[in-house]
Amino acid sequence: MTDEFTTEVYYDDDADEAQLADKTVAVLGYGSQGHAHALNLHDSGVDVVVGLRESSSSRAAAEDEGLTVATPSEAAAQADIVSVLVPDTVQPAVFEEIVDELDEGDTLQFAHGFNIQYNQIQPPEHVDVTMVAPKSPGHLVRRNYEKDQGTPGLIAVYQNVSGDAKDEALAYAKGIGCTRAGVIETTFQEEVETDLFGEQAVLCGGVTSLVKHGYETLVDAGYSPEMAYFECMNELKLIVDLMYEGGLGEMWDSVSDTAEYGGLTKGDDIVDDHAREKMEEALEDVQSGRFAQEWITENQAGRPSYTQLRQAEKNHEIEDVGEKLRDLFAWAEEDSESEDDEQTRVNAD
Ligand SMILES: NC(=O)C1=CN([C@@H]2O[C@H](COP(=O)(O)OP(=O)(O)OC[C@H]3O[C@@H](n4cnc5c(N)ncnc54)[C@H](OP(=O)(O)O)[C@@H]3O)[C@@H](O)[C@H]2O)C=CC1
Ligand SMILES: CC[C@](O)(C(C)=O)C(=O)O
Ligand SMILES: [Mg+2]
Ligand SMILES: [Mg+2]
Repeated sequence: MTDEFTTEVYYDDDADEAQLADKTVAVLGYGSQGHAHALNLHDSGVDVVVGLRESSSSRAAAEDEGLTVATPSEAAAQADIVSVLVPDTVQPAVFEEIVDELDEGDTLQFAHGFNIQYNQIQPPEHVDVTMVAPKSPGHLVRRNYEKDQGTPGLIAVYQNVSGDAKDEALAYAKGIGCTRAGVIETTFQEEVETDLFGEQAVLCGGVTSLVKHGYETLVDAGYSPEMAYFECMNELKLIVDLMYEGGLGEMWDSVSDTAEYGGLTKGDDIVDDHAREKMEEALEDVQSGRFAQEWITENQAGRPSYTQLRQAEKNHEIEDVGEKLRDLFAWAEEDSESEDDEQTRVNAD
């Protein structure tokens, strides 16, 4: 543990795997997070059972990896820790299937606090409720673990009936490889609000909109789609890699002075106070629960807007251009995920 941060950071030495000895972990779901948690825990020597519905397309993939698969309620019945890694919108229904299997002293665990924070799941009072949330897509949690590397993560404790909830969460974080990189303790509320804001405003929503607007601006001005793709999409990874490795400073140091001056003068002019106000609105929608209610209602209605938006994104010209270019150029093969990862993603979709 280090005291150089405003918050404590936990590493491998701060976590005791003995907390998981003689315990069985039920991992419900075998998608992005589920396959990574199940396989990493299994490879760390933890007893794992994967919970999937009978008709699940993920069953074969889990069984092929040597994992035991049962239905969610059978898995929960065998388990001391039930890790709920099905999609957020599905979790309340799956929770109803397994709640009667939660015994005194068991742990109900999440990788994101949506359903606790927005009261879609009311856990029984006799169980611990924790979160172990890798700050990464699940496929990288698995890939990093296989390379003996770690993925940063969060832990949080919502209910601590046993008195050991935090230690157990740390041991679980070690089992999936997060304490190799560092783990921070947070609350369910803070995790949910920062995670939803980050994915909407910056990581998923903000970046894709920036890329599309940049691409469209160049193509509409008469430049070739291929040039626009390389400039606004492909090179983004290389720029982000530099920021990831050494912060904004390493990126600015690496690009030309011309790029640095142009970027520093134009960046804040384009992503300006208007964008900042919109970010604040998005954060307020998350904090007030308005976004959560909108997403729950959208699901209850059969996802009409989501389906339409997904289709429009798939149909964007940049996707066609990118697919063709990635087939033509060698870099895509080097950077592509393993076949296993691809297979799991297909199963998750
Ligand atoms: N994606 C990520 O990287 C991250 C996700 N999280 C959180 O992790 C949790 C899991 O998300 P994610 O990994 O994206 O989920 P996925 O969408 O990848 O989960 C798919 C899995 O859930 C199963 N599933 C779907 N519906 C049901 C159902 N009705 N009953 C039983 N199983 C079902 C699927 O099996 P089937 O074949 O039966 O459909 C599949 O195995 C969420 O709380 C999310 O917010 C946190 C950090 C990052
Ligand atoms: C950035 C998206 C994410 O929050 C994640 C991978 O951490 C998610 O919900 O998938
Ligand atoms: Mg996230
Ligand atoms: Mg998220």
